[in-house]
Amino acid sequence: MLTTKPIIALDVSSKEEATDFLKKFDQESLCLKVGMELYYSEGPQLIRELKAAGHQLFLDLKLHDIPNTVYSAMKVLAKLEVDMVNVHAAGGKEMMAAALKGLEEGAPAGKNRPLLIAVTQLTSTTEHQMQEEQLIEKTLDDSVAHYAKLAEEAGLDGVVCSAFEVPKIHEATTKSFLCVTPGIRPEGDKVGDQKRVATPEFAHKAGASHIVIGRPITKATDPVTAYTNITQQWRGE
Ligand SMILES: O=c1ccn([C@@H]2O[C@H](COP(=O)(O)O)[C@@H](O)[C@H]2O)c(=O)[nH]1
Repeated sequence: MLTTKPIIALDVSSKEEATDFLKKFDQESLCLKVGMELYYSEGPQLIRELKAAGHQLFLDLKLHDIPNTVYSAMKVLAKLEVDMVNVHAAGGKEMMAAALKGLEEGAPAGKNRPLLIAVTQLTSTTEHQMQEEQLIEKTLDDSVAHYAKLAEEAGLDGVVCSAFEVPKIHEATTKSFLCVTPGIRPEGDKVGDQKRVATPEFAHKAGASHIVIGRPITKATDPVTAYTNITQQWRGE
C-alpha cells in the first residue's frame, strides 16, 4: 500500500540522473513514479535497486493492448514487487480484468500484488480535444467517471484522473476507490503540456488519494525545499 506522500515523477533518462536527484534527499524514503523514459532506459534492475533503497514505487507504464498481452505483461511486472502499476481504461473492462488476473497470478507467493489503477483521460487532454479527436460526445467529467466505474467493475483499485474529476468519481464509485492525480502545479508554476492543472491544496480539498508531481520538483533549483513545500500544501498544513 502506498503512503500518501506526494508521488515524485522521476522523469529522467538514466540511473546517474536518478541517483544525483535522490542524493539530495539524504536517504529519505520517498514515493517515486518511474515512467516509460527511465524504465525503457534502465529496465527492471533499477526498480530493484530503488526498492532496496527503501523507496515506494509506482511503475507508470500505462499498458494498453489486447487482454492476453496485458495479462502476460502484468504477470511479469508483478515479480518486481512494486507498489502500484497501471493500464489505460480505454483498453476496456476485459483488458483491465486481465491485467488484474496477471498481477494476482504473478505476485510472488505470500506477497501482496501491486495496486492496479487505470488512466481515464490524460491530464494533458482538454474536453475539446476529447470530443474532437476521440469523438466522445460527452463531457470530460462524464467520460472520466464512466472509465472509473468500468475500472471498479473490473476489480481495479482506482484511477488516474485530474483533481477536478475526483468528486464525481467519488459519487460514481466506493469511497475507498483511489484517485491518483497528476497535473499538479503550485500556484504560479509553469504548466508545460498539462491542461487540467490543480494546486496541491485543491487536490487535497477535492479528496484525491494521491498526487503525482514531476517537473515542479525535479526541475526546481532546490528540489528538497520544493518537495517539502508541496508536501505541506498537500497535507493542508
Ligand atoms: O494523466 C496523466 C497520467 C500520467 N501523468 C504522468 O505524471 C507525471 C506528471 O509530471 P509533471 O512534470 O508534474 O507534469 C508525468 O510523468 C506523466 O507521465 C500525467 O501527467 N497525466
